[in-house]
Amino acid sequence: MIYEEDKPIIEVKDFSLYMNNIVVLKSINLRLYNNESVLIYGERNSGKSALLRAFVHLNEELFSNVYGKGDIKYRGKDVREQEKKYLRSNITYTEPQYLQNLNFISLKELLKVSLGISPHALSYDHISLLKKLDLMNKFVDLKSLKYYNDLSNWSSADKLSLLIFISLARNPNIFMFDSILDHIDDVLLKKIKDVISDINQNRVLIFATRNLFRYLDICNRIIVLKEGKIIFDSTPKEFIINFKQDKFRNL
Ligand SMILES: Nc1ncnc2c1ncn2[C@@H]1O[C@H](COP(=O)(O)OP(=O)(O)OP(=O)(O)O)[C@@H](O)[C@H]1O
Repeated sequence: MIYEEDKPIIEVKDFSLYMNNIVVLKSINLRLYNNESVLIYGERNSGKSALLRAFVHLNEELFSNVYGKGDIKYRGKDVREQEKKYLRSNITYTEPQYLQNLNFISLKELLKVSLGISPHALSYDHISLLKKLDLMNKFVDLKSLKYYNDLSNWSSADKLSLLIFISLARNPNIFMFDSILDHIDDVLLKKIKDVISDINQNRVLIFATRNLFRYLDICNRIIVLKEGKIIFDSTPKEFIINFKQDKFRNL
């Protein structure tokens, strides 16, 4: 099927999510289009992660007693009806917990599981991405890779860059970064922003955060969640006007 490009890539219709019989997302309506860079902003527990995980049908896997009502469609088809492997290769979700997970996997295994390749099979594009993320020194001497039995001795910054590399190298249609860039220094943030901004057309970028101002420069749309509801959805310019008028005093 050829998908018409002016149609939403993600379409959420009247979607509510319940966990342990508590409603955590309330009647969400949302359309995401190609080439949007979307900031999802909200205080702790506002539902940012729950919403992004719902796009890849992940809440049900992580938690018990999860129930969704309403629709979430990826390219016109309900995400619950799509093969998970297909869905998750087209929509990548990266969250801080994955940094912990890197302590229990070797680099070789990680490349195999996430990209289906061995360290010796990195392509030219992979290598140029690794260079941009200052990771190439870790890969230069392929023999030394055997020492990376696990990645626990890597710095947090290098682990994060590696996660970004994996996410970008998978070349999905939708990138979802959940709070992942919130705690890094400005130099690395700038480097990662430059690499992310370089991604070609036909993609959607989503950043979920409690750190609004870190991302304003790379987003063209801001969605504010509060207690599981969307309370704002417009441009950064509109957001600043509302912000100045103290409309978000209670956030
Ligand atoms: N397993 C669970 N059972 C019941 N409620 C849960 C469960 N996991 C999360 N919640 C609730 O779902 C709501 C949304 O949580 P979520 O993690 O999506 O918020 P968030 O905005 O991403 O928060 P943070 O900024 O802290 O990451 C919260 O009220 C949280 O307490």
